[in-house]
Amino acid sequence: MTDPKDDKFTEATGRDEIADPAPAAPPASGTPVATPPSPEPAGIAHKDAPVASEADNGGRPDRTGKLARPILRVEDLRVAFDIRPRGAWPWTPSKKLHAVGGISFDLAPGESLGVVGESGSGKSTLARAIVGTIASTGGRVMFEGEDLAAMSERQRRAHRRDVQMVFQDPLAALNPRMTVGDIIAEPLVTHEPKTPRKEVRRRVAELMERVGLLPNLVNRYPHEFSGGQCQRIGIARALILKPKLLICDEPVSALDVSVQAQVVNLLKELQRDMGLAMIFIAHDLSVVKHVSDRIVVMYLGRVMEVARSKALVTNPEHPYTQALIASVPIPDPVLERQRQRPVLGGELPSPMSPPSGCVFRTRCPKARPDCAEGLPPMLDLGNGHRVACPYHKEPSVLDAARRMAG
Ligand SMILES: Nc1ncnc2c1ncn2[C@@H]1O[C@H](COP(=O)(O)OP(=O)(O)OP(=O)(O)O)[C@@H](O)[C@H]1O
Repeated sequence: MTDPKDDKFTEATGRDEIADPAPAAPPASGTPVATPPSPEPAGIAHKDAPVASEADNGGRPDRTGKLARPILRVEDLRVAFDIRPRGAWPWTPSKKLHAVGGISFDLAPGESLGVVGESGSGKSTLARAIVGTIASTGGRVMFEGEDLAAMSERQRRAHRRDVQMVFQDPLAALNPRMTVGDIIAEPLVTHEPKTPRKEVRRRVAELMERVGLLPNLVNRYPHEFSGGQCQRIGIARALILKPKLLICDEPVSALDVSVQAQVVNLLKELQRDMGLAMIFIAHDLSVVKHVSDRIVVMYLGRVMEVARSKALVTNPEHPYTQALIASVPIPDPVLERQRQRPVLGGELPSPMSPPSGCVFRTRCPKARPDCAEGLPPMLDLGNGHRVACPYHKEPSVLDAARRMAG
């Protein structure tokens, strides 16, 4: 298989094939199995070790030839929401919903990090905490070495310029009463009000062209554009301030499949050409792998696995990652019928009462009784590949059933 990031996302189907995860090999006799984690009380958030350090931030030197320092460091980040049942008395105590339960990772300048996971796994909450539109309830977000929570007003303004977002629903994200030109120019006019109008117009036209829109459409309104074109407008708006980090939250999931490929390829080109750091969030691994140097797999607010894209796609270690990969359809109907899939049964548990121990255990084919007792350690498999499962090398119940069946 070629490097997933080198492939062009195919426009014909919008998808491409991801190999079935290799069946887990039974441990050789005498092979030490990772020690089960020590029991911890249920409900304590997962304190992951940083999933990548400066040393494995992609291992790529920056433009000056030095190993890049992280532009973003997320340390044991937690976000909980207070939830009060509808119709409850004002004095009824609220409950906590743990949307992000202790996540850590680094991002190098110019690096592209994919974040995947089912709906409700906390991806958007993570993004909003990094941008600063919601407050964290624990841990830290460090941007260029500065703690977001401790930033002065001036630093916060700079942070709002340097970190921009592209949203899921392109039309809903654009003000219907503004022209495309004004929509794209707005962040520039707000942050740099002294910019001459001629210069604003020049930058808008340049960006429209860069994202594949005809500059002579500058006076049109959003409803006159297709979904894909609206997303291009959203991307141009996000780039006008020349941000250092672009966070794309499900940027193509609301688009037609044929258009998805064009937008994914555009983002990939822009990220590479502008040297942008990028966080690309999606529930679909087949999309994420095309734009990401590394991928973080999230489940119920926790990191299950992190690895370089190719390693994660060709050699997924966590049962959840294996199930995610197996859920990507193969375009060939014969191969699709033949392949065996790890089944991911049941629903995502409520983040208001997550399972004790490993949060994935209630749906995991490799779960053992002791998985309920403590948080799984984040095992380092080398080359920045980390997995939060001490039994990732064990055969699953499903593997055993298949062997018995024949
Ligand atoms: N403002 C909020 N108030 C209360 N709960 C929230 C809020 N925002 C998110 N949540 C809850 O936090 C959990 C994580 O939500 P989040 O949107 O971050 O997940 P996600 O992985 O991005 O899912 P999706 O792909 O559907 O957007 C969900 O249970 C969600 O209902």
